[in-house]
Parts: sequence; structure tokens; C-alpha cells
Amino acid sequence: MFKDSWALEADIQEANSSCVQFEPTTKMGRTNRSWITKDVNGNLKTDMSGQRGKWEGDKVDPAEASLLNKFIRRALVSSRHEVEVLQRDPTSPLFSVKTFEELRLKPELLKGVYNMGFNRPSMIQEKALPMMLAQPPQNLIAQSQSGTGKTAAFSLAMLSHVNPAHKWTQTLCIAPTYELALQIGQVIEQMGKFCPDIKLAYGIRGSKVERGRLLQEHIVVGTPGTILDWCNKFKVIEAKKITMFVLDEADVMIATQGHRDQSIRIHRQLTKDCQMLFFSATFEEAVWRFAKMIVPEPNIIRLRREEETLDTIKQFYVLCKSKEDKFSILCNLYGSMTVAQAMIFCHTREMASWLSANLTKEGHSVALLSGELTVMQRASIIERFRDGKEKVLVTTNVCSRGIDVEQVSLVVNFDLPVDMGGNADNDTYLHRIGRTGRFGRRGFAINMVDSEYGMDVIRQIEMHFDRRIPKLDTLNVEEIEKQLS
Ligand SMILES: Nc1ncnc2c1ncn2[C@@H]1O[C@H](COP(=O)(O)OP(=O)(O)OP(=O)(O)O)[C@@H](O)[C@H]1O
Repeated sequence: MFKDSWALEADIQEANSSCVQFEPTTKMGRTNRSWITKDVNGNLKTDMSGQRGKWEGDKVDPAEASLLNKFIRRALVSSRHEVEVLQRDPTSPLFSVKTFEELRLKPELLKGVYNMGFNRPSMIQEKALPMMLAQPPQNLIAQSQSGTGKTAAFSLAMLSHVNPAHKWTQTLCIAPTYELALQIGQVIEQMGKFCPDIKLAYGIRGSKVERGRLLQEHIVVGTPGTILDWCNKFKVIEAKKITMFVLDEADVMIATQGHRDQSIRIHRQLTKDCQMLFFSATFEEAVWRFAKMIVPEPNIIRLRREEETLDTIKQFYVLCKSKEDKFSILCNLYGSMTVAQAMIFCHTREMASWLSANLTKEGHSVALLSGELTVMQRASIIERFRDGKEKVLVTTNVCSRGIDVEQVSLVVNFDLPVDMGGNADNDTYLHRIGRTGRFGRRGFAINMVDSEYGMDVIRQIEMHFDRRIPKLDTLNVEEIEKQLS
């Protein structure tokens, strides 16, 4: 039935086009800098990281990163910042709740919330839930980093909103990918476990519907393409009857042009009385513009992210001649330090697997994480590493933010982080080695430099963060022990 769906076709095209976009072409990779570089001794060499098709430096797909985060999260992420609230009507009282009881939920729903192990609302939920459940309905734009309780909040709002006696779709939630929509649906199912009258449908590829026959499910969660088809082509949802519309992961959504447009087309069919709830982990200008198109007269809730800092990190660079040289220097350094756990970053899958094979040969217990693995496989490798089953994690760029780094005391840039233009990628550098202020434990970062070009990258990083990165003399054992103790 879905073979002829244009939305599915659009999804496939989008998937293909994003692959193309992520694979650097020769043109993109070499705009202002030659990948033929000189090593520290002045010899010419080819930079491995520039090899077409093997680059992983920029391959972090936002939807995959978000899904990975959901899989590996163990608890709520909290913040030392205050939740900021901007009310549409600043004169109306601002309600905030400290308990779920104060929300006067149906008992079966409250039971579902407690059954999930939630004792009290998270910081963002304290402010967002009363707004989402208010009468008359209020629109909301909420931004807070992944893991702060947004999904749980709007799932609760949707479950509380619907009238099970009305056998039609009343609330609609759209998410950027099939997997993310599934994850949201699972939260709704779990939370609504004791509300058997409330029914949920998944508007995702592969779901079967009968053209022209209205769905009876009260809540529909899906991806924009399928939902748009369900409204317009298959006519199984009556958009005019939707009274709550949730758009989740807006920042990931707008990363795909098609999804943004589809979301706007769905939104246009809703009535002006429909309650609009809009969620995003980040809030750059483009997200904000999108939010304003979707949500009229919004209340705005924001929780600032706990920023990463380099304050508690001792950074060094070491000079190396070749990858073999990097490897032996790495082994020497590692041997002279007391390291809890180490993360080592490479540019390419080939380099990462070469390194992990060699470290394993040397007797280290090594985990290897790279982009060809599925999100589930990555999640399970990260779990093992976090449980201390391996002491060294060799990785490309796929997950630098996915791991709580407080347990990692050594980060090695086996290859320096550079962007597609060959310049220092300062954000990636910070994500790899930075820590949040709360996890103030000390750590070391070692940057391996094997060319003049590499030295230039180090200087750019020094300038950007206004922090000197000293050289570590790898021949001077005493010095190493002094610096790395
Ligand atoms: N009030 C709460 N008490 C305890 N745990 C909670 C609470 N609310 C949510 N959680 C749990 O915290 C984790 C993060 O919540 P949730 O997925 O809702 O956050 P999020 O901001 O939507 O992040 P993401 O967009 O990555 O899913 C989940 O494991 C969820 O079950």
C-alpha cells in the first residue's frame, strides 16, 4: 500500500541525499588547504584523513545521535541553571509543581507515571506540565538538552488531554525519524499502561491503514511524511479534529528540508484552536524561525545546557613521525600513567580499526566504535565501556558526546579534529575533551601532531580557546611522569 507513497519516496531520496552530503568530495575537502602535507621533518606526505569516502570526521547524523542518547541514558540530566520562563501573558500567575499529584491527573495515569519510577517532576516538567495541562489550552515552545524530561512531559500531556469516549484522533505528535517516533510511542504506551481505553497508532513507514476510513486511535505518533499522507492522501486523520499537536526534536527535524516543509503543511491544516507544543534540544536562529511559524502566541521555557569546559583538563601535544610512531608513543605514555579509562579519536574507520587491532595485540582491552555499526550496536559498546568492561575506547567521531566523560581520565586525539575545509574543528575538540563543570575531576588530553599542518591546527585551537597547549617531550620520562601525575 505504501509503495506509491510520495512521502516514502521523499524519505528515501532524503536518506540518499544526506549520504551524499556527508561524504566529502575532493572539492569540498580541499578548499583552501592541500591534503599533501609535510611531516615534522619536512618530508611530504598524504594526509589519510582526506581520503574520499573514508572520512568520519563529520558523519554525526543528528537523528542517530539523538537515538543513541536515548538508548544509553541512565537517568535524568539535571542542570545548575534555572529554568527560564517567558509567559505569553506576563500578568497571569505562573504555576509550577513539585509533585505529580498537584497536576490532578486521572488516577490511572498517575499510576503509570509512578510505575515508570518517576517520583517527582524534572526541572523542566515542573514548569512545562502545568502550562501544557492548563485550561484554556496554552501553546508552548520548550528548549532543553536531551535527557531533561521533555518526551515524558508531552507524553503525559497527550495522555491527559484525550477523551477516550471520542473515537477519533485528537492528538498528533511528529518526530524526525521512524526510530525516534517509535521511542516516543513506547513512552506513551508505558505511561498509559493503566489507561486501556486510550489507543495509540504509529504513523510510520510500514503501518497499514485503509484509505478513507478514519482512525479510531486517540493518539498518533509518526514521521511528517507518513502523517501528511494519512491526512491528505489516505484521509484517515481529520486534521480539523486535532486539538493537540506536538512537534518533537525540532532541531533534528529542520536538518532535513523535506521534513520541515512537511511539518509546515501538516500544521497549516490544523485549526487555530489546536494547542501547539514545540520541543527542541537546541535553539539556534533557524529553530527559532521554525518555532514561530508553528506556534502562535507561545509561552517559552528554556533550560540552558551545562557547558563543557577545558578548565580541569591538562592539554599537551606530542610530535610524531608516522602512525606507527604515534602508536608506540601512545603505548609509552599509557604505560607511564595511571589511567582509569581512555578514549582515543581517529578520523577514519581504517585508522580506528588498525589502532584497536594493534592495541589489542599489545594486551590492552579495547572497544572499537565506528560509524558502520548500527545505533543499537554502538549503544551496547558504550554500555560495556561505561561498565568498565574495556579500559580503552577507540572511536571515530560518531559518539564523542554520547559518553559521560567523568570516568575517562585520558583523551587522545590520534588524529586532530578538523573540518571539511581542513581547519581546526574547535567544537569537536571541546566535545571530545571538555567536561561539564559539575564533573570537575581532572583529566589529560594528548594531541598527536605529525605534520606542520597539524601544528597549525594546534595553534588554531590554542587561539580559539585562548589557552596554551604545551609540548610534551616523549623522550624525557621524568618530565612525562611529572606532567601526567
Ligand atoms: N520526572 C522524572 N523522574 C525520573 N526520571 C524521569 C523523569 N522524567 C523523565 N525521566 C527519565 O529520564 C530520561 C530522559 O527523559 P526524556 O526522554 O523524557 O528526556 P528528553 O528531554 O525528551 O530527552 P530526549 O529528547 O533525548 O528523549 C528517560 O529515561 C526518562 O524515563
